[in-house]
Amino acid sequence: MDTFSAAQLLPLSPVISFDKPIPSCLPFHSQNRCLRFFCPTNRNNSAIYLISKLRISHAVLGNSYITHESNDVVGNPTLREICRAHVPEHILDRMEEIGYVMPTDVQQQALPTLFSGRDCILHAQTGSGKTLAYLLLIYSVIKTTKSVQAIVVVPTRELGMQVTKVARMLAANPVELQGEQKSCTIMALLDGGTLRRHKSWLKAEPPQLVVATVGSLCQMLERQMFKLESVRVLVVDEVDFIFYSSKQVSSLRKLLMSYSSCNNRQTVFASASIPQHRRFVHDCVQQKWTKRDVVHIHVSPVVPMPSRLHHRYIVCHKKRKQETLLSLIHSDAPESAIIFVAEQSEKSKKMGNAPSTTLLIDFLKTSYQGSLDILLLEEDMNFNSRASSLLEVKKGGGYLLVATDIAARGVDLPEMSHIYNFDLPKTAVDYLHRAGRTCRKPFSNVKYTVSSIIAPEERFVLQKYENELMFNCEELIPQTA
Ligand SMILES: Nc1ncnc2c1ncn2[C@@H]1O[C@H](COP(=O)(O)OP(=O)(O)OP(=O)(O)O)[C@@H](O)[C@H]1O
Repeated sequence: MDTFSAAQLLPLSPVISFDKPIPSCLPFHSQNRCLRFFCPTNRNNSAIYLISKLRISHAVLGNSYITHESNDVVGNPTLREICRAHVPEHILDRMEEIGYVMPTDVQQQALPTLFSGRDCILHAQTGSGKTLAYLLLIYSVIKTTKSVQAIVVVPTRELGMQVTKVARMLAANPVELQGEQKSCTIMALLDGGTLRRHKSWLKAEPPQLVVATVGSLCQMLERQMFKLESVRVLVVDEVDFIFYSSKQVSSLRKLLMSYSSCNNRQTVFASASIPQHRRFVHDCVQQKWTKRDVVHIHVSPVVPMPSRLHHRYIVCHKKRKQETLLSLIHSDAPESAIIFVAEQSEKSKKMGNAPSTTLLIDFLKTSYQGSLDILLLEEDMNFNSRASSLLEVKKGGGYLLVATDIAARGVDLPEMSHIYNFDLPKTAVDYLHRAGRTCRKPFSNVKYTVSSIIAPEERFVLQKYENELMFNCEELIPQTA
């Protein structure tokens, strides 16, 4: 646990007074008028929490100048205050230890409605903290009785692993707890897992929360390995992806309408993009995916992407894309980056061509001179290789991840500084999610960069995305040798 003194934290502030009574709920110790603030892992967040609680405008922490741009935040309730009557104390303690102290906008707006029991559609920018919002709801309803009480449905194994990790981090408790406070069991039921193993697990120690991909979950339900009768909360993350662009829509419909009824559960849908959201809300009610009084919580509707993203494009001939990318990487010197490449078409596969990902990886391995590791993540890899790529990436330490759109949804890599669209995404929504793999520190002021490498004839496509998503893309002029 990190400890620092308020004297060290606040030399700039003329407003702070150590004589000011400190609210008893705060984790402070007052020693000889020097305030000690026991800070969990996320120092920046804790400092924000401190300055907001003490109603001052800025602080200095080490070399960082920390400020709250928005005066709205000053005096806002903390996450603990919002959750106190609903979420068990040991989860709230863990939440603060991890560094979740102040709510993000979506958490502040959604949590009271979620705790009221109403169905919700959480529609907020990428990286805005939707996962924590729905997990706090789940922990508010779960009892440690032996039955499945909450299900989170995700589109990919990768996102499932991530949600499971956050859920387990929140539930973990080093102290032996008794009765109601015993930490809950979370099962990941994801594509690529073995159903037989899950079957025995379900029998031996039924989990309270299951994080599942739609396919695997429906297989279990079809074989009657478990039922949804005790499920109180059903969350569908990246709901638009599952509904509109995947092969799993029929399984999802069954899950929402046949295997369980919206009247017996609280339903939460989450995504950063819900195209035609009015129509979607209407469908939710008409099709009985949710109850009639479902609430659409739409945060920053006029700014669909984080405003701290800087968008650029560079025009070059198709044959020069690899060299152009390389020179961009050398001049940007990213901490870490994802390079998005289009999936190989069936036609190209049949013709026996090498996929663009392989060609690009080979090129980077021979030509890139920097210190970043080069990694690959794509659908066609087996589940073990996918998991080990992601594990490498999560270790941090700097990498260039060459990926298809499988890495575009939900995956949370907070150290990511740059995104490169080596191939343009197919839709504006795909652009939004790719761009959203960076800029994932809710209270930071750092700017992040998204660069697209395009052929002259693709300029109008990018222009269309700019209009649809309301952002400006700056042209970079290639340097002539
Ligand atoms: N209250 C909070 N304080 C500090 N950090 C937070 C808070 N809530 C979430 N985060 C962090 O913000 C990042 C993004 O959160 P999360 O993955 O839930 O975003 P999301 O809204 O689901 O994004 P996407 O739509 O891209 O899936 C994560 O690294 C998470 O740990």
